[in-house]
Amino acid sequence: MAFKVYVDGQEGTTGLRLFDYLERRDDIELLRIDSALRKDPAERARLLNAADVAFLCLPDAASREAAAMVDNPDTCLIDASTAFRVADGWVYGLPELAPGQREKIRASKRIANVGCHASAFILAVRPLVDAGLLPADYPLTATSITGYSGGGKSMIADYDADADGVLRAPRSYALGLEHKHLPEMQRYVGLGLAPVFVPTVGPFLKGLAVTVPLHLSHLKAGTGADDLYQALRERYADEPFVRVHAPDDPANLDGGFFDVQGSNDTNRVDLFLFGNGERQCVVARLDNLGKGAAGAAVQNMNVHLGVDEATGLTA
Ligand SMILES: NC(=O)C1=CN([C@@H]2O[C@H](COP(=O)(O)OP(=O)(O)OC[C@H]3O[C@@H](n4cnc5c(N)ncnc54)[C@H](OP(=O)(O)O)[C@@H]3O)[C@@H](O)[C@H]2O)C=CC1
Ligand SMILES: CC(=O)N[C@@H](CCC(=O)OP(=O)(O)O)C(=O)O
Repeated sequence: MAFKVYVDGQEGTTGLRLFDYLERRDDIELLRIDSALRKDPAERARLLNAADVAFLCLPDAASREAAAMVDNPDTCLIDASTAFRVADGWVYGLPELAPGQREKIRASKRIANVGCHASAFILAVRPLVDAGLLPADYPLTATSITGYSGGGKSMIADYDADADGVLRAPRSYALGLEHKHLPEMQRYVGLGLAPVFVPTVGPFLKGLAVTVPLHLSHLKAGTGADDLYQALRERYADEPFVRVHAPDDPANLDGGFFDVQGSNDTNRVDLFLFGNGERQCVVARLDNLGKGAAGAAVQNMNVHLGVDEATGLTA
């Protein structure tokens, strides 16, 4: 029998991408809301409670509202917003976070899908802390470059309407240094200090790369670039959606430049190390609409339902 799946926010950027993934599957029966009723609380509540899995692809406030509408104990919610990522009673939807995370996702009916910048940051940094190479009280900084689909329908409309090319230059934002992903970054790496995090949005649809600079002299005594590489490799050796690239691979750069769009249309995270004997940076690259949003949501659903985790996804 097919699993009943509902997407609340089916006409948004993440919702549409989820539909692309789900429509192709024959183990899923999609419950669709009439477009004219897509903000009708009674109709949304009916479909939310009829679903085995309901995805919330909504702004934070609407996600909170939707979660409060669910009284069917068998409905599993997978929320794409920031509302519940560090909330009690919710499991963080990053299967690769640490050993045991898949079991938590399988057992919980409340799964908070990752933030796009946050998931890249966490996957780059957490293994280095777990291996004892990076002290948890290191004052980390991180930058991110992202495509404009990360800003949802309204930002996509702004770029589509940019006939004069005003938005052609990259734009840094969240310069109050309080980006909404900081709590999950700090919590799920186990950092003493929130990172100083500066994201930049560029004039391309999708693709994201977080860069985390490190001074080797401030890591565990004697740590070299190869130790960082080995820690990442060992941690992700059996992960189908994480690829750790050898530091000396010439394919990592194209004429000296990094391709932020190189993981697009996959559910993969690519990890790289660049630098020298004194300073290194770890770079994590993903498709913000794939592993950063809809792909991750499908992966979480697969893990929760106990079907092959890679079903419908491209590594
Ligand atoms: N885009 C991305 O890369 C990522 C997004 N996210 C998160 O996913 C969530 C969705 O983002 P995104 O798809 O980009 O946003 P969009 O703005 O593209 O889509 C949001 C959708 O929610 C609908 N909506 C708003 N309020 C309600 C309501 N009260 N009831 C029902 N539907 C409602 C909107 O309706 P309408 O069609 O009328 O506008 C719209 O279709 C957000 O919380 C976002 O932060 C997470 C990771 C990455
Ligand atoms: C370009 C842009 O604005 N990107 C969004 C990130 C999108 C995202 O990850 O949203 P969630 O936090 O809901 O996961 C931002 O940085 O706020």
